[in-house]
Amino acid sequence: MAQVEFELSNSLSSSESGTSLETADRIEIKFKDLTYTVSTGLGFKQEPKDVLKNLCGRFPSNQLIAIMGPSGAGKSSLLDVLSGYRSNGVTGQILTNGHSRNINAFRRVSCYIQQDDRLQPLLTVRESMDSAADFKLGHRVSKEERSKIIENVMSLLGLDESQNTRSSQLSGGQKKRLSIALELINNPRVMFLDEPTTGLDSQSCSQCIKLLKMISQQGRTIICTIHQPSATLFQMFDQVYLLSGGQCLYQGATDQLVNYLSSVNLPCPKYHNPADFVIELASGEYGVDNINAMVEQAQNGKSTQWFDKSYIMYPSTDSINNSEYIDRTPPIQPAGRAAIPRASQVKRDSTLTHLRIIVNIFVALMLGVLFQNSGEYASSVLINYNLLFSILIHHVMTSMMLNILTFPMEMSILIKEHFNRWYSLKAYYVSVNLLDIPVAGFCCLLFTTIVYPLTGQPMELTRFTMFNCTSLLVVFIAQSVGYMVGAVFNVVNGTFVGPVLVVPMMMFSGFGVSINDIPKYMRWGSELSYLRYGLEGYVAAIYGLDRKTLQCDELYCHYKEPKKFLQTVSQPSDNFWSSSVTLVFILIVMKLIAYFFLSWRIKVMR
Ligand SMILES: Nc1ncnc2c1ncn2[C@@H]1O[C@H](COP(=O)(O)OP(=O)(O)OP(=O)(O)O)[C@@H](O)[C@H]1O
Repeated sequence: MAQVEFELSNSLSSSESGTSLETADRIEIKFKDLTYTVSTGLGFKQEPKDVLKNLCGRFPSNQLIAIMGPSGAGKSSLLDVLSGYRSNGVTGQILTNGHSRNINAFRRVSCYIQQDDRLQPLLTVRESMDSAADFKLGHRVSKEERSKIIENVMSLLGLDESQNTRSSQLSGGQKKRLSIALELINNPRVMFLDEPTTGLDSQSCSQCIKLLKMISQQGRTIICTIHQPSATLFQMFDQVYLLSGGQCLYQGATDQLVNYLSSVNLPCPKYHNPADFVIELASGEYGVDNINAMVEQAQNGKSTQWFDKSYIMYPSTDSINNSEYIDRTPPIQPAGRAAIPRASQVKRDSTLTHLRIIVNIFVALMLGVLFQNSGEYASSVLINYNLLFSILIHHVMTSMMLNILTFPMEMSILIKEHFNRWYSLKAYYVSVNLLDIPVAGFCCLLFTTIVYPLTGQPMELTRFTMFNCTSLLVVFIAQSVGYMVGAVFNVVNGTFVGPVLVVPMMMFSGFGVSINDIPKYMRWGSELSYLRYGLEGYVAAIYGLDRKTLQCDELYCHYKEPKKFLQTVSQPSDNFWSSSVTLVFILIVMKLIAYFFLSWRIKVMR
């Protein structure tokens, strides 16, 4: 800890001497009559609830501002609304430098660091910084400059020593500093932090607040929610915004708070931490009347009477051109860049990749032993048909469940990085899909290479390729179903919903009840079943292409002629291409639906 303190003070002095992190564009945030309404209750009994009630306020630049209040006062909601993270149910006006806020421009120059540190657990500090720099700075900044910025930020935040440590192995304080460092790379002018000190010990808390104070003095507006700071910590803030029940009880300089309390006849007792006292007041421990009196005195945030006088002396910020900050940050990064950190994650997450390979080898060997040579003889055609269906189910379940189980965990990082404009959703979606192709392709090929000869399927390259291509298409479709379910449901619900969605696909696959035997009014089901086309693809690969008469090792073999079997399963011999084209079509539709669900979920979660 002493080491970190030393590094931090070193960084502080380096920042005092002037680093590239200083910013000339200052942004003051002002809000008027801000109301945030949510729906509470279930079903038809939903009722609107005003979480923020006609709030006003002014957050000057160059200041470290604390939003304080008891639990449920609306601190996080105010931060969500001001950062633009939530916009549904919000009315009122938010101004930047005196002009109506342009949310897209504002998001380019601001960042939101949420309470939980959403870091890529398998990347080291340096790798996380590199990928954040790649996203945020793009190609407009040279490699040398980028490296200088990264080193600057890391030394400023005391992270040089731990640059080769994986994020998952960092301490709570280091994780918080890394979260801040990642966002500092593109030099945001406004930073919102939700409870940055939660979970930190007192020393890390004070380091974190010192750091925020230092970066605010470089020309930034730093707004954070904080629960119950110690007296020392409290004194480090320049300004306090006190909330209770969605209303403002005080807004002004930290060192004016005690005077303000005396002015409303609620003097802070001697030797009492003012931060503790105002929280007690805001919680209603001294009566609701006092809360109302404070709201009235503070004019629900309109009054600037208790602001630091030096701030009031500032030139009118209304004269600062709002468009000044619009064009300085690079545009959101295109597709491909989002692949960088994920590629490293996939490489690092070798356990999962190894597990996928092992499962495929294991299941292929099991099926190979169980259905040994079933593809060779006419007497075992139906057994072989069972094998083909089992292979189909193996590919569907393993691919789909993998995404259902892993995707919801990625959602929180995706939401943070997407909101802070690291990359577009399209870029993310394209990269996750592309990056899985090599691993999925390898697992599929490995599985086919083992199961195909062991079960005595015809050893012809064309049939083998057809078989493997069908498997690949089914795997990719199942993955998309996994993304769809993973985007909408959490792990527990998704684990139930995923397999349930496979059941109708199985019912209409033509296995058990052949397509011709399905009642006409239910045929639409078979048209939609990707398992049907997968099964048809397999059957066409093994028994199509005018396969010669099969060996019969018994007195009578009903399916000696492969054509007879194709008739039984209601399939023409040249069905491979139409099945494959339909599978490709279903794949494209599924990918689009999964993307639609993902973007819908991201909107809903905000
Ligand atoms: N989407 C929502 N639906 C229903 N109620 C909500 C929603 N968002 C916020 N609330 C309610 O609004 C109130 C304020 O919530 P908020 O999270 O902003 O409080 P807070 O001051 O940050 O509390 P804490 O310090 O405990 O995090 C709470 O009563 C909460 O239940």
